[in-house]
Amino acid sequence: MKLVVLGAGAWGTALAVSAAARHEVTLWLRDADQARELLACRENRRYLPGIALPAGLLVRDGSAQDLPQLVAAHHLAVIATPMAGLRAMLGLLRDVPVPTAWVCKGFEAEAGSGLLGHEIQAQVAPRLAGGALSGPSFALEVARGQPTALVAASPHGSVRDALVDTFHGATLRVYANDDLPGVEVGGAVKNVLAIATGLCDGLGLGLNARAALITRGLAEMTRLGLALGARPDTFMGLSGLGDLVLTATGDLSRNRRVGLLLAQGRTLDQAVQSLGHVAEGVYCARTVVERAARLGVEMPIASAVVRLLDGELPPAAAVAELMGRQARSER
Ligand SMILES: NC(=O)C1=CN([C@@H]2O[C@H](COP(=O)(O)OP(=O)(O)OC[C@H]3O[C@@H](n4cnc5c(N)ncnc54)[C@H](O)[C@@H]3O)[C@@H](O)[C@H]2O)C=CC1
Ligand SMILES: O=C(CO)COP(=O)(O)O
Repeated sequence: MKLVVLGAGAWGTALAVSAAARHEVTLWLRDADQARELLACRENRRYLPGIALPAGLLVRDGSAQDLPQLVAAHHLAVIATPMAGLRAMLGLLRDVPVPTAWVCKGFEAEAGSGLLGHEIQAQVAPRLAGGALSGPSFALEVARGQPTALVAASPHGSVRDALVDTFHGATLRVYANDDLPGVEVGGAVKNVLAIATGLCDGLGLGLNARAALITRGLAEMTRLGLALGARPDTFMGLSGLGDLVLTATGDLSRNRRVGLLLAQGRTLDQAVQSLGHVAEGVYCARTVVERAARLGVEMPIASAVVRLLDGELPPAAAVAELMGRQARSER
């Protein structure tokens, strides 16, 4: 298989490193200086320090306009930009007959569209065979070859098969799923909930509180997913419960770290700056809540996160508000 990964942040680099053990892999990035540094050091010191790039991994930079030609020479393309870059990438690839998957997790916050990846694709690249690679996966662990399970989600068998053929191996299991909306909702909402559990742990509210947040957060995620046409069982799988548990409890999560830093009294700007990486939950929390409101779906935890991020609701008041909600049935 010939794979091209578009974007050399932590996750794009880790996926390229992982696949390069068995396939011909090109890692494309937009910044020529960063490409030169990667080639000189055979390491992505800015985004994934400590991981050597395999000798066979090709690194290319270049203009976005050249991407269709580059991608057309491969069997699979993986878009590994943040959500903010997905629309432009899909637009560039709209006529390329190569299965394409994105790995970003969120709802599009820019221009207030509030769309998931597959909805953006329907607008700008409807003929492209597209899908998402998701699931509980910290880039560093995948790059180190630590055991990980992912989900290849697409309505197109060609995309699911290409993802499984490329990434499934001794340390990565890749499960196929045709519920793309469900997989995307899980990946987006868990980021918002991880900010909440980071805050909860940072404030020392206890393990009971964290378990309650994760479980009631899962209920919010599932309600929103069902309203968007997802299947309920998807939320019990890797891209739902699996990624929520990982991100809400694992200290490698950037979203969880935002919550921990806010609990220490840092401002949102300080927290985001100190990460040096994207924390998608910060950008899409409001979008999640607005989309849910339009669908008549209640998301009290996500809504509290939005007001916390806006500085409108102090953490103690958020806890009081969530605990003070009227008693109700668990369903
Ligand atoms: N790091 C991780 O463990 C995982 C990340 N993800 C998701 O993958 C996406 C990317 O995450 P990371 O690689 O960790 O981010 P990162 O912050 O490490 O790197 C982002 C990369 O994207 C590039 N970039 C930013 N805006 C761009 C644009 N508009 N067009 C093209 N390139 C652009 C940056 O130059 C940088 O190379 C996010 O949506 C994240 O939620 C998913 C699973 C695991
Ligand atoms: O999506 C991830 C793990 O599956 C990474 O989470 P963070 O973006 O919070 O680091």
